[in-house]
Amino acid sequence: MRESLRRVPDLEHDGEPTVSTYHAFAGRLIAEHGLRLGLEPDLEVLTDARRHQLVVRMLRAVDEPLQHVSTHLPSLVADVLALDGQLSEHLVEPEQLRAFDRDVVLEMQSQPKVLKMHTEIAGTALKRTELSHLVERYRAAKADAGVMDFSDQMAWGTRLAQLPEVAAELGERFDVVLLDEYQDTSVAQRDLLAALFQGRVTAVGDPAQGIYGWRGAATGNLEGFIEQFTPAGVVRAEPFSLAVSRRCGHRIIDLAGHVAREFYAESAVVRPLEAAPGNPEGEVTLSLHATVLDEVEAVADAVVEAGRRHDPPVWNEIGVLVRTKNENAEIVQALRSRDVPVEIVGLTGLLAQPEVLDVVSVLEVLDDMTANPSMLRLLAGPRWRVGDRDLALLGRRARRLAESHHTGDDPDAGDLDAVLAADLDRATTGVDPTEVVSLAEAVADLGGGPYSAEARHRFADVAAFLARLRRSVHEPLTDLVHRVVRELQLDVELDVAGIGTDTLSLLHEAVAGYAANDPHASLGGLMAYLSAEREHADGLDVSTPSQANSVKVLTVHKAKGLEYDEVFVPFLADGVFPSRTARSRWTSVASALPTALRGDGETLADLDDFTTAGDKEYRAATLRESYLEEVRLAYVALTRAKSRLHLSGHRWGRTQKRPRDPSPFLADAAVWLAERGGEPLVWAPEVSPDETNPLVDDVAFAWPHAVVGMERRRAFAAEVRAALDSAEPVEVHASHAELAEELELVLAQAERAESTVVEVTLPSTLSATQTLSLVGDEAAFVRDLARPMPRRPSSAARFGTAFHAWVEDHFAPYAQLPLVDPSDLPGSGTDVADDVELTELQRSFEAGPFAQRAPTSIEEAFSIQLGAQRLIGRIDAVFPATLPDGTEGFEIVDWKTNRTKSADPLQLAVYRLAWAEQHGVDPARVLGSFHYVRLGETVTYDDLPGRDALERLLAGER
Ligand SMILES: Nc1ncnc2c1ncn2[C@@H]1O[C@H](COP(=O)(O)OP(=O)(O)OP(=O)(O)O)[C@@H](O)[C@H]1O
Repeated sequence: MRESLRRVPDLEHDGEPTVSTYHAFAGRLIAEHGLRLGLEPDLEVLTDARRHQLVVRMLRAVDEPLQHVSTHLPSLVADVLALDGQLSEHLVEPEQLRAFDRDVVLEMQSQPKVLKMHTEIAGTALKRTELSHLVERYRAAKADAGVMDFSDQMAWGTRLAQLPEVAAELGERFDVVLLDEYQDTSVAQRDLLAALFQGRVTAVGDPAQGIYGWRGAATGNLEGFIEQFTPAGVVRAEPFSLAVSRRCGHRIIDLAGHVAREFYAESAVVRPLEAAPGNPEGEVTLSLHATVLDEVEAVADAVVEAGRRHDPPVWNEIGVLVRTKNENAEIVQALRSRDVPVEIVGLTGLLAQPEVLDVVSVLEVLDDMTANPSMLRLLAGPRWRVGDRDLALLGRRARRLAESHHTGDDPDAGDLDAVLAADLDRATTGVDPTEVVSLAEAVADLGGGPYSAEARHRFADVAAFLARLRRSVHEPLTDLVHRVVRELQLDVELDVAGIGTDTLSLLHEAVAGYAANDPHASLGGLMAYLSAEREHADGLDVSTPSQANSVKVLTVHKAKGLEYDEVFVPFLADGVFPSRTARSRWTSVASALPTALRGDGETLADLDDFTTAGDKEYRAATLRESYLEEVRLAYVALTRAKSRLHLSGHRWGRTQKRPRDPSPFLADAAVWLAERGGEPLVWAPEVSPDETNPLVDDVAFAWPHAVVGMERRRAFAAEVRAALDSAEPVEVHASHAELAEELELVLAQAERAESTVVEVTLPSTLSATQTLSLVGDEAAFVRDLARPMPRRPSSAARFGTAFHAWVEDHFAPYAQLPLVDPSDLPGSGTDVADDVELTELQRSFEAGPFAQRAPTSIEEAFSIQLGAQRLIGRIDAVFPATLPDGTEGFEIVDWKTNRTKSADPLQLAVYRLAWAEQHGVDPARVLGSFHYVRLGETVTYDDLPGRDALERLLAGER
């Protein structure tokens, strides 16, 4: 789109088009205009973990009894968060919701015959009312903490957009506005856009591809677009529709239309597409396998065949589209084992890869001591494999430590009375220790529990591992990630297992990408980004597949808008794709916003009739809505293919006790194919009732892969030991000798890294001040380089700056460049005492010898190479001067505001040489002077060292 926009002639003059996601656009509105609503421009967006913490803390502070809501803390937290999010997305105030629910309760109570269903609906409404109060408290807590979550960002963006001054400002900024994927916008997004861009906006969308209903997309937005975006009194625009697909082969688009026929039958606005005449015929294959394992193998084989249709193989025209990210790990492994290059598109998919999860878990523990699930993953994972019993003991220890933080007790006081007292205390004070329990803390402070000896050993190893990494958390993020990978020995692990490290490279890339976009990139920020991505899958991460020649594995959601020559859609089994979960119904789920209050309520099913039949109808209608969304998702998947489409499914999943039914999409496709005289490649017979899942006894865990590797490694270690034990001299092969040399180097490097001696490289460019310190006290200078310390802002320095600025202003008429107003410079914030002093200094300067002289140049920048060193700086002033021999020359002057005549002439020597060489003047014809303004004295040097002497000095020869 950026390319096409550039080709519009008028746009050339108006610079780059702004391209942004809807969320990022709302974020920008807040950054630029948030203050109008009292919002800080740099409000932090909460991570999932912190949202939960905030709600838990808020709930703890509630002291009145809660009568209706769940008392199960995790459910209650989830409910508060869900309701808060929906209220924001649909721009409904809690009070509006309560008014609605009051009416619902009254209506239920006044039914002629109160059925169980009525009591339930009223109960849900009461519960929702109570929840809405908790939502308000949570909102207050967010405001207090100066944070927001994603739904707030959208809601506040919308409120800002509705302010006339904001609309006016943005109206001026953008003449043309294009909205893409408009069918996936939510109510808040729609209102935000409509408030800003009415009357000069074009939206593009395909209702057959509306797949974000679950995330709050309002299905009616596209149909309502013209009405909502036409200002009063303006002629309504006409919609254009697309009749042909220029992408898909004839058979492919025909099949897609057939699979989505139920959607098209209900849509008033769109008709099924046809292939454009020039498109290829298109090929479709279908397979139904007995087990998911068979399917994975068959798909991987077919991908190999597809890639090898070309010589050399073309992999990047192949897309494997899955319904959820959870399924891609096996496909990826199967492809890799066939040496097929694979790219997992999208952070979410990447984050589901086991090796990436390991790295992210470590980062999470480094960032947050209480990231217990991650810690557990590490402890129970392939590297440390701590058993259940020891983990339970560790958990108890962590709880004990957490309690001792509250009670101040000694966590090591082992006697039973103390433990009992602590338990009682916990029970009576109602302190919920879950918030602060930290397995990471317990690992570092094991106490005297009856752990197995081996577990103690491993815990100590984990603790040392984390301690080592903690020392590096302030390193640049990419370095930190490298270090974690190395410490986990994942690179070795993956290599041994023959897997390759390309997923880790993708993780590195993702982290580097994050760090490049955020100047303040910190570990905490990275974790927030990853967690937001996991939660709002496909929302923030706008990553697109690379051009690399690799097969792309991605979710259907992620594949939106993309296309491949050949597309595989595996795992078409009922319950997987389509997924069979219905959207929550407001009549039975308190955290669901009632349909009537939703901004898109009119387009959704609702309970209209409070009878058993009405309820049944409503249930069926919501299930159908969710199903139709799956149909649209299938349509998106199928229409990504240009010339070949391969659909497959299986009967037996990994762990199911009962076989799965084939997906209706696969069944539809089979009928469609049969009608055209075609046949599936494989169609596994139906499973008879007495068969059991052949995979259940054969559950292989995707991770650790390392078992094979471990065996190889152990065998190798045994050989080494045997060789060491044997008396015979070991013969070293030439290539090994080379390897040994390299190892020596690596070891030396590692030792250097461990050592307390830090090697610093002299920067290739030095300022004059640095030069002076280098020559003056080399040790101190090097120490400072190794460990730069922030400098305390000194009033003397500020004062000096202020004075320099003033002098510069004094000589302004002689300057070639427009000068800066002294009040714009740092240091203008001097206090009154400084001001008085400054005035005195100015007087003294004006009375001195230079005030009335006309300078040749002032504040001239220079750069000079002296030996290996480049020096840079700025020369206060240069005046024409009479030299001691009576001839005319120049005088370099540096203003000093100190009270003693202590300046080092070396500075003048560098300035003199630099200036002379810069202007082609013989240095011997240039004097150097310090003018001590305060003292009214000038010290002039006519014997300053020249280039040779300076180079020797800098090289350390004294
Ligand atoms: N006028 C045209 N002539 C030839 N090819 C075209 C034309 N317009 C689009 N195409 C090709 O058709 C394919 C689909 O185009 P594009 O991605 O713009 O469609 P789309 O409507 O955004 O698709 P979707 O919403 O399904 O992702 C692309 O390969 C594009 O190059």
